[in-house]
Amino acid sequence: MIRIRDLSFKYQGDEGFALQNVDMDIAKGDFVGVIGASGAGKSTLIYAIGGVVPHHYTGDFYGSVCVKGQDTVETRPDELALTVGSVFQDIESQLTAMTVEDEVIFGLENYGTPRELVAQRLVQALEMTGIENLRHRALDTLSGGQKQKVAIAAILALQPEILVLDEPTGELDPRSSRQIFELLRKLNRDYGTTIVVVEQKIMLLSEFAGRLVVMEKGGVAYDGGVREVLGHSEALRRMGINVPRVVSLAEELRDRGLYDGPTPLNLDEAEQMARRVMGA
Ligand SMILES: Nc1ncnc2c1ncn2[C@@H]1O[C@H](COP(=O)(O)OP(=O)(O)OP(=O)(O)O)[C@@H](O)[C@H]1O
Repeated sequence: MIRIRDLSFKYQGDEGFALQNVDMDIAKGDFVGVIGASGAGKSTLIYAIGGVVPHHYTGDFYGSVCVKGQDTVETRPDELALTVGSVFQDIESQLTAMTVEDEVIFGLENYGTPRELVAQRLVQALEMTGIENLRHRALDTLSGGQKQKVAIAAILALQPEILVLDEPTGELDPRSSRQIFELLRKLNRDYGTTIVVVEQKIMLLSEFAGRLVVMEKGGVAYDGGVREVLGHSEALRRMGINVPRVVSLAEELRDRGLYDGPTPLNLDEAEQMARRVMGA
């Protein structure tokens, strides 16, 4: 579905490379979480999958990115956007209309969606993101979190096969953050939508993603199953990644020969670990 080969990218005017020799294959229906310290290249990776790099942000681009067989350098960004829906970190720059309704139908109308279908997709997208009550509100009266949901609804309305999101819960409280991830899971499970999401909240991400990619200095440091990757907690911490305490505790206990079970990813599993360690 997404095939990245030896991708390196340097933004125009920058000294160093934001991405260096990245190789990655993402299959249809994958749910991939991307983590890494600030400046590791996470946003640039998201931009590269959506074609924002090198079409919007220009620079030196080496290697290739193919999305559903389309080479992103050769494909027009608006054409690519029908396959890849992107939700960026800077929500303000992504929202262009006056009201929520206009924002959600803007993209649909741009792509010449028939009228009846526009109405249907609008209602569906608002419902999925839980913002039906905001339909007629002016965007400038909304909170950051509400705007984030509008940006996601506008992308969902286009029903892309791939969704890439850059810290979609950045402005959201824990409850809304979980709702967004539950929505992503629903899209992934019910419609086979491929999800690539950059997220700082590692425990939340671990609960929903099937695979974790760790970026470091523009390259891929780890790429694998969630437990396997989080098992490298000491190395992740050295990279400046905020590894959940319970994850590193498991590693410390393992190092001391006190625990040989799986890395706990939630409270229930942490409890099981504690019981095992105490022999209860
Ligand atoms: N629009 C841009 N123009 C020039 N340089 C950029 C731009 N965006 C990012 N960079 C540079 O590219 C490198 C990688 O940045 P990127 O934003 O991809 O990292 P990140 O892991 O997403 O970081 P953060 O967690 O802080 O968002 C950094 O050195 C950054 O300064």
